[in-house]
Amino acid sequence: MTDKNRVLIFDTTLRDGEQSPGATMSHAEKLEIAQMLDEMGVDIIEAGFPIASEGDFAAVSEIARQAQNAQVCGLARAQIPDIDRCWEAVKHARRPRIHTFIGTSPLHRAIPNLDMDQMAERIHQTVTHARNLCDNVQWSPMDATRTEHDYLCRVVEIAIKAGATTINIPDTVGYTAPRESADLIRMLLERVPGADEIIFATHCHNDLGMATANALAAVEAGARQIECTINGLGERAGNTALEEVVMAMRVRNDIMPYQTGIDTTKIIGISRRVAAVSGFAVQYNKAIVGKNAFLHESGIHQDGVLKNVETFEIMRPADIGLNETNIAMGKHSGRAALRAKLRDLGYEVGDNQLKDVFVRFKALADRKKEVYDDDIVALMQDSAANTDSDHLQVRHLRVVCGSDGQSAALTLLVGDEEKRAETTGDGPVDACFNAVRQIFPHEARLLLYQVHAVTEGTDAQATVSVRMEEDGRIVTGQAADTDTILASVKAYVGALNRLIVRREMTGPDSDAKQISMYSH
Ligand SMILES: CC(=O)SCCNC(=O)CCNC(=O)[C@H](O)C(C)(C)COP(=O)(O)OP(=O)(O)OC[C@H]1O[C@@H](n2cnc3c(N)ncnc32)[C@H](O)[C@@H]1OP(=O)(O)O
Ligand SMILES: CC(C)C(=O)C(=O)O
Repeated sequence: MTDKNRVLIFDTTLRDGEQSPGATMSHAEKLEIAQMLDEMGVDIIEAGFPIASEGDFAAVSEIARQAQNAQVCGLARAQIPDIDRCWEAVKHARRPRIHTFIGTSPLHRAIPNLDMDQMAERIHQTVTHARNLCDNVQWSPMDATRTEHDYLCRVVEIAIKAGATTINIPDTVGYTAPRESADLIRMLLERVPGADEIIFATHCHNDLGMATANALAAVEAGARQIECTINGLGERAGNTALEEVVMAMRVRNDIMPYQTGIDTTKIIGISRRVAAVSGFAVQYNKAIVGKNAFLHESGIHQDGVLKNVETFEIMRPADIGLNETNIAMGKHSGRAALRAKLRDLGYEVGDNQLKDVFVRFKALADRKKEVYDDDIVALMQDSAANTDSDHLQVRHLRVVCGSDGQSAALTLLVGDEEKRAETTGDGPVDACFNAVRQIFPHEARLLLYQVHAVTEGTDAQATVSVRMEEDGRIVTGQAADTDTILASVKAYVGALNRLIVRREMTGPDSDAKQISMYSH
């Protein structure tokens, strides 16, 4: 293995990942995720888009100050004020990077209304400006995979001559396929003067489900940086998933002899944390980090695994930080066992957090015969999503349901004041949501209401996800409880708490709102 085979991992969970509608993270959550990325060995953290809002600027600046090992990068349009603002945020980092971009395909050139020559000039000016501020500049021709090859070569050459040290080739709309992705990198390496002196990166979206394959194909052709996100979070169908490319290169190192600096045992912990703070649950059959990724249910598979685990497992759970333990958790378990179990499940908790989780764990154990690992994961996600400092908190709920109608009596703590409502509805959940609306009137539209049973059995916990939209802002809430109706109310109230924070961050007329468009 040589340095030539070292692939840099550029994580954009906090920038492109956060652009998923509803995935907005709080300032504290961003700092926490950045620290985890830094500790797991990510080479570059794209921490945000500093000109987008004061909140983004503050998060990028603080992450820049906090990162111990990773380079910290901010995104900037091909505009001088964006680049200056980006530099102001990242300059505190030990190793700052400015990432500037502009759409170069015919469709994207029309957006700022620049012809080919004007755009080429803009690229020259802005990359030169960025390079005068920082010696580590990344440039991206957005929608590169739909850009004419001659023009792509021309603008990449301009960016290299102006001082870009990394050229990222984005498949912005997830349009390419593996062979084409590789051919594009090969073509640029062959045709662009100076291409051998910079690093080519790949940034793939997953609209056709090929992001991981396209990224790996680009690496085989000579790209040495992969842009990716935890759990594949990102715009629309998401980005290349960090855990997928990293584990693919590790497990199939025989045919992909590349190395990364990632400590793969940290994968499951950060995956769960990102799922909790973004509100985007990981699908059960997701590669590497899905709940079923290492489960064997059918008899022939179980028989095979018992005889030789390699029959149906190409990697070990411990490789991604999932440790099998024989600690059975229940109402007689103490703090030491809970801490050990949490560590096995990928959670490192401090003493204060352990105290809080222990109280919730005991309350759950009192209500449930057996507390499974998945129950503890759900409990951790619930405590991350709903805290004692939230503006709205559920105090008391009584629901009557049955063939004679449904009604709810709900008490919420609103700031310092307890408020109560009694309502009816089309079903118990509807009655409860009507009660929340009566206590806390709002215009937010419910986009998604989803219930999952965490484990089997009638005493199983339910996890509920709620997604809501108000005035272009999309927020999510998540909660878990053995009482499905209570979990529903907590998830709904959790989404409203996030909405309250978003209203404070963006104000009623802010430019930073997310625009959601639905074709059906
Ligand atoms: C593929 C990607 O992921 S790109 C990154 C997407 N991320 C984001 O958009 C982050 C959040 N965005 C924002 O907060 C806002 O859009 C801001 C602050 C960046 C800009 O807000 P506004 O100034 O109000 O512009 P608005 O969003 O309405 O339109 C975008 C403007 O940027 C211009 N623009 C877009 N991309 C670029 C670029 N790469 N370089 C130069 N100009 C660009 C557009 O032409 C348009 O300007 P125009 O109206 O003069 O033609
Ligand atoms: C800004 C660029 C890299 C991007 O996110 C994309 O093209 O998808």
